Amino acid sequence: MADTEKRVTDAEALLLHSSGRPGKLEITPTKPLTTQRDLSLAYSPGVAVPCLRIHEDPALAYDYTAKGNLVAVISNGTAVLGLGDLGALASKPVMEGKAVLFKRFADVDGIDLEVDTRDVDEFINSVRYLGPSFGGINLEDIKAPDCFIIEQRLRELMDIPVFHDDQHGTAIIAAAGLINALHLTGRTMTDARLVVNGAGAAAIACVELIKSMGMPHENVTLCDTKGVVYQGRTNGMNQWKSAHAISTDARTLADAVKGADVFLGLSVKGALTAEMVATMAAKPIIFAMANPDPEITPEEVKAVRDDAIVATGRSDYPNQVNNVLGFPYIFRGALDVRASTINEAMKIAAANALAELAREDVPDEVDAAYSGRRLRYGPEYIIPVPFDPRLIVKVPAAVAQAAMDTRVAKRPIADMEAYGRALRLRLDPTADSLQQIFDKVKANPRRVVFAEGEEERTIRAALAFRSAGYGTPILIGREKVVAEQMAALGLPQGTHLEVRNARLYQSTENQRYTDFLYGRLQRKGMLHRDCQRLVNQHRNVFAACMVALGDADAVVTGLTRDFFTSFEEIGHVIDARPGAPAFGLSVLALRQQTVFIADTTVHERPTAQQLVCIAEGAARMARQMGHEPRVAFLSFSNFGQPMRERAQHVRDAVALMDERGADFEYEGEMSVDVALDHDLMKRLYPFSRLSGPANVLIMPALHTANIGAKLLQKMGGGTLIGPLLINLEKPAQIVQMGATSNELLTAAVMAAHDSLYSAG
Ligand SMILES: NC(=O)C1=CN([C@@H]2O[C@H](COP(=O)(O)OP(=O)(O)OC[C@H]3O[C@@H](n4cnc5c(N)ncnc54)[C@H](OP(=O)(O)O)[C@@H]3O)[C@@H](O)[C@H]2O)C=CC1
Ligand SMILES: CC(=O)C(=O)O
Ligand SMILES: [Mg+2]
Repeated sequence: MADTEKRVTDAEALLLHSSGRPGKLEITPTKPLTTQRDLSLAYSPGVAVPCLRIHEDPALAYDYTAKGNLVAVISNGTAVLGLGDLGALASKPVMEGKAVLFKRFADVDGIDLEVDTRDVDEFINSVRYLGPSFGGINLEDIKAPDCFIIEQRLRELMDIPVFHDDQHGTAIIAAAGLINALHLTGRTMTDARLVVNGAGAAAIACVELIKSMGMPHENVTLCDTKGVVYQGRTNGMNQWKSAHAISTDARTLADAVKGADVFLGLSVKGALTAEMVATMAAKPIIFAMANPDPEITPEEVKAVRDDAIVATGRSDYPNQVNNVLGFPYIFRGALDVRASTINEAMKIAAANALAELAREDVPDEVDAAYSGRRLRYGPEYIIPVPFDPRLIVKVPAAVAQAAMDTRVAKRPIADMEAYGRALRLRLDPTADSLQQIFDKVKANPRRVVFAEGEEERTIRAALAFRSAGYGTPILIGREKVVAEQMAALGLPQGTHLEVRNARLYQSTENQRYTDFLYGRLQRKGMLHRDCQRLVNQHRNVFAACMVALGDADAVVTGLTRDFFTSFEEIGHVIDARPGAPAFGLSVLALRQQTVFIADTTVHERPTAQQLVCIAEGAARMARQMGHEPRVAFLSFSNFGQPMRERAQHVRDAVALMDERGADFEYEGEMSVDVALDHDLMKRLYPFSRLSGPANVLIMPALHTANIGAKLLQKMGGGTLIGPLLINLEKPAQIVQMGATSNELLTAAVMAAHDSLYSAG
């Protein structure tokens, strides 16, 4: 293929690897090393203490060193992808890559070690003594049959998990994809006929795992460079191939694939031809997994068969069957329970977890990472994509559970729910901020109205709300349209959601809501029929009436209208709390801390009185989310310096706060650098009443709040939650227009959570 035809050019790949610091990883310390004291603790003399403790009890190495989260990616470069024996040094880009994937996807610290020998015993001896350094060993790109001997011996010699990724990682992912491809084509493990091209590390392991999952021996034909591996063949054989030899007249790959249901390619580029594909059974399943170029491209398959399910090992085609979906999560689970080994039960648990995940609804954020391609279980989506954030929870938990069930876990996990939360937190800093709220709602499920019930995202958020146990979702919309949307989503038959149609003019609800609204608006220029029109035609009004009159606990909306339109419609029905303005609170979850910023939606230039109420509401919310508030009233000036008219309302707010008193720390006016840097604050303004850096930032005006929150998110790489609508008498949340179904779900849970506090 010429460079220009490739989806990624050679020049681009080289530029990536050479730009900045060459290569793909570096090592960063986890403890401060800035002062003499730091050095005394981390290095001599302090370091002697953990050394002596570990000498007494080796298990303490997991507590005092990085061992428990550190995996070595080790290769001799004898089977680098499908490129063959490139040697140890040339394998380093792949091994660095695997180390980076460990970190990126499962927060496992990986380090690559390239061992420059092709001798099996020398290789084994180089690795066997490294056990103390690592929590696990991931062998990579070592050719068959050497890899079988190496792995077997190292497993016997070492007391930590030793896992040959090309064998078992690949087998797990291929099995997961196969489970779903068989399901989609109406086949089973026992009736499908499989041809595997390649009889090396990956192929043998795939066949072994698939057979252990129920596929009969005689249904599997193995091929290598010499053709079919048949009983009695002597040329190019070894004991691992012999174990899978079958009695057959087929001698070539072309013979073998005739009428076959499934083809697994674990060999080299171009090994399968379009002519061979044409002879396969109806709805053939073709996993062309050779890297970097598959045995056959999806385009070549489609040219001869439009009924095929095709997967490759590459990131730039649908259905990526690649061990990147496995090794990070498998080691995560194994390390977390200090498993002594990675056994068959753990592998099968991982394969099933992956297969099940592919059948679940995919969050919009995942679609977005794939250029908005709608990923939905079917021939083009049989396996989760690598950027699916649910993998970090589902797969390690399944692996850890299987390790415990099969008694290879040296440190079993007592609370699997807490483990799930900890897993999520590894990659998502918002998980912690929201967890308390999510847990509270789960314990007190609510009825939440989703006002834009005909939207696909709303339906998915509502289903997720229900299945996570947060309560009962109610959709506002026409039943027929909702049913059509649900059918288009491909939901299992019988899936049902409660739907209310605001247009049913004669219903008693509409009458009740209209009377209620008329009672509120008659002295604001509204006639009874105007109120009736509002109830019948404006879903936000209808939904808010349901909440106001106790037919639901909370309402969520905003997907299809701008904030102010939705806010106005809800405002016809629900007031702000007496004496407290409604305002927007943006919660920015950064890796190290969470910051609350207000008012990011309602008041363009709040008065001093309003700033005080905003501070009180923001502090209350911060506390509900598990953060002790330290409120800073922000300005461009610090405590009157420079003295400018535009800072006056902020100064007045602090003075008002002093008069009123508060049950939380507050201070101001101050600039944002002082607010966030406690050392600077103490140095310049030792009288400041804040005991740490501010975590609730009360902004002087709407534009600074809005710009500040978004700037911080973009530059700081955090996750923005909200803006949340605070201080309404009845719970309502308005998402940003075009929000994802996950954001809508979060807003619904926040609204449900508000209702727990406004209920009394
Ligand atoms: N998608 C994924 O996640 C993964 C993909 N792979 C891919 O699988 C392939 C094999 O890797 P691995 O098992 O580690 O390597 P090995 O060196 O262990 O095995 C290679 C096998 O391929 C066979 N082979 C080579 N050329 C042909 C051919 N033209 N026709 C039939 N068989 C052939 C060899 O046959 P013989 O025994 O006769 O020499 C050998 O059995 C590579 O392309 C690799 O990139 C591997 C791991 C993961
Ligand atoms: C993906 C991988 O490990 C390989 O192709 O070797
Ligand atoms: Mg590999």
